[in-house]
Amino acid sequence: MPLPNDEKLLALSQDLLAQFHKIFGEFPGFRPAHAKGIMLTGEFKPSGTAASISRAQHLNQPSTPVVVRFSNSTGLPLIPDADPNANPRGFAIRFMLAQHVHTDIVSHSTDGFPTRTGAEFLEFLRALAASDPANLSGSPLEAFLGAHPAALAFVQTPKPTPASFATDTYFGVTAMKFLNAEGKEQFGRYRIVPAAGNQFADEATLKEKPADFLVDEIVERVGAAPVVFSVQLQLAAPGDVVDDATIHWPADRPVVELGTLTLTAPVADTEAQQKQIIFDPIPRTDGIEPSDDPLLELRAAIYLMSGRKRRQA
Ligand code: HEM
Repeated sequence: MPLPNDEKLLALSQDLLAQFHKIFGEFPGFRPAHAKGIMLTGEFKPSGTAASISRAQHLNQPSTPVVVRFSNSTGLPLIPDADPNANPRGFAIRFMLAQHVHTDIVSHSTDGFPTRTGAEFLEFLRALAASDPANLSGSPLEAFLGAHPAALAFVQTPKPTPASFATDTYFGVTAMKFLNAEGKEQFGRYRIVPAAGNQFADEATLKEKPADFLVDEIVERVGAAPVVFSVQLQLAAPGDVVDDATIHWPADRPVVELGTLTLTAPVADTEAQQKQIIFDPIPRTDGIEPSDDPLLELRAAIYLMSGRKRRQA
């Protein structure tokens, strides 16, 4: 994937990366966000309806190998899994289409995002860094949240700690455009739903949990039996806003099943592979196109810049 030439976008990307470092500190070799993670492998099998939605290769061939990364929020590589700031969890999925050819889904466990644009997100992070979360009264964060209802709604959305990475639902957040073999276009948002159902840990249990309980649990779980998710798509209706991650579509929009993700093994050299892999929020495969959501180009640039630096560390 190429870096864009847009100077303003590159400067904003640098500013956002610098702001993450300012908040969390800099840990060379680790991601500035979603620093702590674990990788697994498996396969994806499309449902019977997937081909009617998109002509994308992995939605039409019988099965596709995948490599995935579960992660905690924050840029802290050692954040305890029970820390509330480790929510939302991340789930990045790479569909291996051929040698060096792939397409990704990047999702997290909260349905939504605090800001529509990257510039607003930078403002949000700066307000966060300049405020004491225990005493918001009169703080820059209070002012930001007062002026940005979507950010306030995101902050107030409950973000429970899952009992397992395998028992949380993950959301693609950004709408994508899906094109089928007849050229029919429709917009949708991913939902990755656990076959085990949503299960969360209660406060009392969390106090007892070791720092890596989620990372250790998923390795143990996948060693005993496959970890299964349903990959679904919430479809937009004509007129729904498809370029704004802060806007939710009405709950009655249809959700279709795209296929089943079955994870079967941990990646052997997970530390080295996590350092190497750079997920891409832009699909870059025929049959799935990015929407005009302004976060997409920016995130693709940031993840690439950050990933290249990580590989060199
Ligand atoms: C302006 C908006 C955003 C900014 C600035 C941002 C920033 C970042 C950065 C710097 C990284 C580390 C990338 C790397 O070093 O490889 C990252 C990773 C990640 N972000 Fe975002 N992000 C944004 C929006 C989102 C949204 C909307 C989602 C939810 C779908 C999301 C989910 C994730 C996940 C899951 C990862 C970890 C991916 C992996 O495992 O490699 N981010 N983000």
